[in-house]
Amino acid sequence: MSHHNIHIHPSVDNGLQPGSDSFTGGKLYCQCTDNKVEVTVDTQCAHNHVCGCTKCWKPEGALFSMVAVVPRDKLRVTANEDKLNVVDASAAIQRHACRECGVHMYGRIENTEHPFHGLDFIHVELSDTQGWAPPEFAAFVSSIIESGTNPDEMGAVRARLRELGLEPYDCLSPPLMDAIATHTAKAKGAL
Ligand SMILES: N[C@@H](CCC(=O)N[C@@H](CSCO)C(=O)NCC(=O)O)C(=O)O
Ligand SMILES: [Zn+2]
Ligand SMILES: [Zn+2]
Repeated sequence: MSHHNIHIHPSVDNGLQPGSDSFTGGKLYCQCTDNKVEVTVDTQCAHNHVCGCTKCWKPEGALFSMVAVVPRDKLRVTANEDKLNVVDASAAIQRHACRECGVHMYGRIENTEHPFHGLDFIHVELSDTQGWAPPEFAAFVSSIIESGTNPDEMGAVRARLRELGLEPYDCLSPPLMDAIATHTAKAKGAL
């Protein structure tokens, strides 16, 4: 398979757009034609990445989701909140999805012991404004096999990710894995 037939995600397939240093947020909308769920985010996002896991929402035809975090106090549901439903209440990240179109509007960590407690997960492609920080790496790459990607294609997928400047990892990036391990070590008293 040629690299260019690989649809990583529509927001990265034509190359990454740089973010704006003066960007201060925007609104996210679900894909319903009417009565869209609207989420207002009052800050730039951090740690944007493409994610191959089966739990993150992916647009039609994409192998990866694109997901970033913002502090939970910078995010509010500003319209049609009644359409939201938690997809899997037992997951660490509680993904609030539109019941009608299925789009995940934000993912929230309620467990106060979790290393990423205080951060909400968002898909900035749902915004109509430019300037969001672009993805920095590819996470959970091997997990795309769990959604049906042929394992024989993984070499080509990883090559395409590298070509786009998105270093592939099979979990999160080293700085994020270090942050998680540091949190765990402190909780155990090892640090
Ligand atoms: N192989 C599994 C991996 C699922 C997974 O662990 N996903 C990560 C990354 S999501 C955004 O980066 C995670 O932290 N999940 C916690 C959660 O989903 O609650 C699979 O593909 O399903
Ligand atoms: Zn919707
Ligand atoms: Zn994921």
